[in-house]
Amino acid sequence: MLRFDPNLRWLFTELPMWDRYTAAAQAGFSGVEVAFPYEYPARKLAAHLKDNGLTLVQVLAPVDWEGGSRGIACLPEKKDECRRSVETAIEYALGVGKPMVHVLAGNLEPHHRIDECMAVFKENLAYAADIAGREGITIIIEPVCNARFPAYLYSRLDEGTQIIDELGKPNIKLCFDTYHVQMQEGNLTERLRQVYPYIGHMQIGNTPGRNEPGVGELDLHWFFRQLEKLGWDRWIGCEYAPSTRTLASIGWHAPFTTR
Ligand SMILES: O=C(O)[C@H](O)C(=O)CO
Ligand SMILES: [Mg+2]
Repeated sequence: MLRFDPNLRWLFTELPMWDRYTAAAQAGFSGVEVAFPYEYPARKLAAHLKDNGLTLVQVLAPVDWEGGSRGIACLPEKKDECRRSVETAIEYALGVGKPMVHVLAGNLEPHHRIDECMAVFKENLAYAADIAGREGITIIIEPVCNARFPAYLYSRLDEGTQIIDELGKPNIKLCFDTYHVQMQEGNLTERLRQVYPYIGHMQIGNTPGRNEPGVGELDLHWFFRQLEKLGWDRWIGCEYAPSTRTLASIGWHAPFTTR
């Protein structure tokens, strides 16, 4: 059986953020992931999670997403800010059950040099992994497709695995997002098998519209059966735009779900 958790930036968006947690629990999920939960004090959110029987699976280290930022960890001019962001995320994570912390690399601007930015990203990840590791927290990195993130530092799984190999920190893991992998590289199941030991988190979305399983060109049900065969027993984040109302879009998960 597989465990799915809705990403509350994508699902249940019909509701105010606070109510999305309860709606997810009422829909049968026992975990959620949230990009930026920092609007609520950790203690308040921890109580809300407990009241709803929810595990918080993953958060992003804070960045000014609404202002257009897609991360700062690779930006040489933002090293201090990045460290503060990582420290904030880890301190918050400690208060809400130690979710994984995704550290976004960021978008390159014309004046940036890719080799310098990659070096800064690795330096910041090593810093994040060391302080997270002392607390038993996993740091997540995620290659994202050029179609959605044209200026992002990296887009391919191999770039992610190379970073992980070079840093040699056991608590840095890859997020395998079916939407991004298929859009960027194709050959989804083979790529899954190739990088499987590096994966710490899984996210799903169908291509090309980034909708739910059953809407789009990927047979995600078949993909889920491959995950079961591989023995995947961690969370799978639902990070897709429902093609209809959220509750009408989630029927697909029932045959695979365990609480
Ligand atoms: O957009 C995605 O796929 C990521 O998971 C994310 O959280 C922001 O890059
Ligand atoms: Mg993703």
